[in-house]
Amino acid sequence: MSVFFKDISPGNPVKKGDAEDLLKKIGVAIDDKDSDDYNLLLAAVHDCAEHISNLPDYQPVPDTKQYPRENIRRPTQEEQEFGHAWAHKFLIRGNRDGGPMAGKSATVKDCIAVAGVPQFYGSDAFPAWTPSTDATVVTRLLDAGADIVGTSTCENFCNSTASFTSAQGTIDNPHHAGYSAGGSTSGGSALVGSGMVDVTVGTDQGGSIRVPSALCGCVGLKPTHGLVPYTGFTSGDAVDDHAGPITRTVMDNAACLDAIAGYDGIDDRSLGAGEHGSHGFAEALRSCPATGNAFPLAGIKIGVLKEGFGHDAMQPEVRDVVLDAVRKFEQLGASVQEVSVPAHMEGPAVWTIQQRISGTLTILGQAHGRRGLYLTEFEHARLPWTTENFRKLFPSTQNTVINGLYLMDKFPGLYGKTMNIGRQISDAFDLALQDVDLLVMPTTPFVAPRHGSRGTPRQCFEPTIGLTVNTAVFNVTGHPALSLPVGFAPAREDETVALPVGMQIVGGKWQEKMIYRVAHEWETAFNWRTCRYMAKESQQDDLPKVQYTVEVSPVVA
Ligand SMILES: NC(=O)c1ccccc1
Repeated sequence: MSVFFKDISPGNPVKKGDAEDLLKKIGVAIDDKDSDDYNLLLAAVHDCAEHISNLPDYQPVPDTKQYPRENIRRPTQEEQEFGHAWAHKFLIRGNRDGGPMAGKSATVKDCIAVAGVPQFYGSDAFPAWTPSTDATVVTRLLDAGADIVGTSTCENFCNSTASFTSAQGTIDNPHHAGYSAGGSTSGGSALVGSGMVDVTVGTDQGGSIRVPSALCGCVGLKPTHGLVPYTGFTSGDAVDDHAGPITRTVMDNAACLDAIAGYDGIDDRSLGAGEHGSHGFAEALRSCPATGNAFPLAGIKIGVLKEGFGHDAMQPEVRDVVLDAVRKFEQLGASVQEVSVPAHMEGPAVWTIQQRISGTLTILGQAHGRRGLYLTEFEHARLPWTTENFRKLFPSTQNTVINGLYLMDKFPGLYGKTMNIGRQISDAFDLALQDVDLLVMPTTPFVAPRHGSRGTPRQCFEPTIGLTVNTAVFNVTGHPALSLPVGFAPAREDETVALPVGMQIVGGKWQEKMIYRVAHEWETAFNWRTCRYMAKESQQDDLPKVQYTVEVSPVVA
């Protein structure tokens, strides 16, 4: 083997005209007289690729001695919950020396590698693949004393916020069968919301931790981008990827984040995440001097994001339950004002372009540009795509690829501009967060919808239209955002059905402690399960207003 063109291997398949054929795909051609040279160089790179293909892979070795996996199985129908919430059941006992997660039961979403446990990724387009490594968070949960009792079902390629898109089946809302559990961390949120398990680690590229948390009545945190290493997770896209805890209480959430946060020496997204074990999120809540005082949030400034209430899809009852929850912050001593960040409204379009292009590259196996662990076994399991496999993807996943190919074809270079506008939105929120400590808004504009139908591709999208208007923008900006259950509102389809409402609390980057503090005080002072929507004569809006925008700076030539 030589990376030079001196001794090409005997079986090398590169032949005359190959370089020309490749360039035809982008509509250009090389000079005829250079053809032989370029084909020789192509043959050399082929040998180089063969050489790498034949090397053994290099992945972290799981500690199956200290953490053996017992009784790995696909649950029977009797063992299932909420339809299909479990992907696999098993038991891995955590460290018995006591730790922040001692005595807690946990699942991880079925896109997180657990060595020896087959992973579906919500799909049946390829056989379940079995990781040979443990994700960093798996090792850390076990070290922290949690028992991992299974993998919980995720939506198809984690690509929908509905809970009927997984090839493993539909997941029911734990508060009412027939309604969505949200997605894509659907199974885990149903199991946690119902009390079956204490914690699930989820992932969020556009709302997939926060949406199901809101719909199932869980506390779900999408941390600052990079705080939790993504090592051993199937990636949606390195820009959008966030991992975080879904729990029933803020305290449990903080304890889980303590267990899983911090750089692991592998994922370059986490280079700024600080040392593992150094954060003290739960400790900060336990030792919070204000807890128990009459006005524990005195001095805290909360901004009510005007644009977060202004969508077409906004359900008035959800708005009212969230505004009632906001007024409760005032009872705790916080000051509350309305804040306008017009750039928020650009979030859905910016997210869509960014996610379609990068999501397509990832689905096609073209992930690149990051230092980290690549799940090569998964790549082998699903690639190359065939028509037969592709058609088995849920329509939202197929649509991502169709959209991405279109955008790359018709709008070359748009990705870069999208990233720049995304940074502009981030700057606008940073500016607003200089004056207020936190921003609040409904996590989702409406409560759990009824399950959609798997009829036509269009029908498959129906239940989730508008669901991520307040969540996806913070995947673009990377700000931490937590969904806190704050009460119940009636189902859109049936006013006798009461479903959970989530309030999204957004903080400055790396300001998880501030989010946790405010959420913890709210949760300690009020019982969200008794906060029900009540029809009012009128909701009057008496909050002081401030508007934040960031000027677009002219491009200097
Ligand atoms: N994984 C996600 O957060 C997601 C949400 C909505 C659509 C696609 C992906």
